[in-house]
Amino acid sequence: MVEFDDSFRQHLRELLVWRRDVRRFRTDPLPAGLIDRLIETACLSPSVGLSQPWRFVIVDDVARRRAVIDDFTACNAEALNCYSGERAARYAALKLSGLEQAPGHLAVFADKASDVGHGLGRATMPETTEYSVVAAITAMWLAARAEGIGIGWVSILNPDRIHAILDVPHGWKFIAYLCIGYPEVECDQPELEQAKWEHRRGAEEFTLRR
Ligand SMILES: Cc1cc2c(cc1C)N(C[C@H](O)[C@H](O)[C@H](O)COP(=O)(O)O)c1[nH]c(=O)[nH]c(=O)c1N2
Repeated sequence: MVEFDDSFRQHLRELLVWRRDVRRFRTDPLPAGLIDRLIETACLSPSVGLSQPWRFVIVDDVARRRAVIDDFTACNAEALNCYSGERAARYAALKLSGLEQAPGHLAVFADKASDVGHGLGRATMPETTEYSVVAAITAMWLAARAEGIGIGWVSILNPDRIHAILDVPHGWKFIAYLCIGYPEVECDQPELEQAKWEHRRGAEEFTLRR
């Protein structure tokens, strides 16, 4: 039996407040075994039918990393074209990945072909496979922050291209590409808020009672 006291709860809240999406990394190497530890933690996450559909690809190969960075550059240029005027100028000024500097690159997939869990919970909502993988990424994000390490989620990528670059099995769906490393700075405010792209809203705006 484990009990969590007020001090733990306060620390947990601080962890949530100080977790950030990080795009500015120091280039210092990661502590030995960090990514394996984060993956182990992620595997404790809830998953539909206990299917554990998460699949992780640690990307160390320089040529594959370069291909991912090139894909980001192309996708980001396309994204910029969707904006005009003042919004385009603001978008162009944002830093939206730390792919070049981050010492760790981790791609995360959902195995849509796996029968583990025997379909429980997925018949009417097959997308719960992807939801389970996102739950695992969140756990990893927090566990990393607890070790002073930042994670940045990059989605400005072409999923088919990432699939080909990493040469993963057919039934795997691309969910996330994560940059991992020591953050240049620590902050309790999202960078997109600091850049005045968007502001964080409070819980009352998202809650209905029926
Ligand atoms: C599914 C998904 C996908 C992305 C993100 C997040 C999530 C959940 N975020 C990070 C996002 O911008 C960030 O979480 C919010 O701005 C809030 O900031 P904090 O995470 O609180 O620092 C993100 N950020 C970025 O710079 N480039 C990106 O491609 C993405 N993609």
